[in-house]
Amino acid sequence: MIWNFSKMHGAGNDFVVLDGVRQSIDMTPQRARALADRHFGIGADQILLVQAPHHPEADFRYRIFNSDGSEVEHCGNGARCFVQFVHEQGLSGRNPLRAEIATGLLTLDQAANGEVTVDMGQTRFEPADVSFDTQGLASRACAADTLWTLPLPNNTTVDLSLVAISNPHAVQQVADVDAAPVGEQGPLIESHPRFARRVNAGFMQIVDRRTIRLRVYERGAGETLACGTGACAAVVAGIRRGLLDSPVQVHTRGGPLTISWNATQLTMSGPAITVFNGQVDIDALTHSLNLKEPPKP
Ligand SMILES: N[C@H](CCC[C@H](N)C(=O)O)C(=O)O
Repeated sequence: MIWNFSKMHGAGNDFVVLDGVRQSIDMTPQRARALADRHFGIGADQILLVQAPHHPEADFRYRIFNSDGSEVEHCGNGARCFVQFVHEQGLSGRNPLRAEIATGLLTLDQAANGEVTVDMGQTRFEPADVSFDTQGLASRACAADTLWTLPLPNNTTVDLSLVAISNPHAVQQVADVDAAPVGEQGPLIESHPRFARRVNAGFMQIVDRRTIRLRVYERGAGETLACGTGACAAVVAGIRRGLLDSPVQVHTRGGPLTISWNATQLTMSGPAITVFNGQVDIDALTHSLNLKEPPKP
């Protein structure tokens, strides 16, 4: 079966975007893994599938699959690429657009220069909102925020802010993101048993009250060059800790994002770039990936 796709990125967080409106796309975790594979497939951090909406007020629905095949609730950089895709592919000329994601509706507005501003929806801060088991854990207030002290299997502990942007985030403050142990600590936090749905692990360096640097070890994808919901989670955590003032420039390894939060509305602005369009034989791709040796335990 041949699928048309667009290869896109938002600040270096890259996607395969599929039109599930004009073509019949039956997505499975295995197919998502095959598309995302950087050797056997096209290569991407996430797969976005654009479909006709269920919600009467939405223009389109889009579903998000991490490169490990897991389907998730929200993708900030993906939201911007979704708008660019819909406009570029002639699916709709409407602007702003209303997008339906797993947890509700987003409003997305593309400016004449191509930059997209997204109303990112609700933010929540309770451990239950990120499916975090706090039993027996120490915590302390930090201004309006709560920091949870989580022991890790490598005999270190981290102080985490918990933020749900529909998807779950655990944010820690570090002195220098370039020196932060993202490769070692990221997986230990991402798959920690206390996070029942796993978690996106953010490492935030505060530069000044309006500027941070950020790296994120993403749930189901590993470290990405940028994470839109991660940028939102870090800014919200920093504001709640009394360390940041909205709006905040978030410098990621893939480029800058601008995040505003006034405790009721959370918006993110940034780029959405189409790299190329193509066609893929999904059955041939999935078959060739099956020949790959399984990862060593
Ligand atoms: N890895 C995330 C999904 C993609 C989010 C990220 N790429 C963004 O731009 O928000 C999760 O499992 O919740």
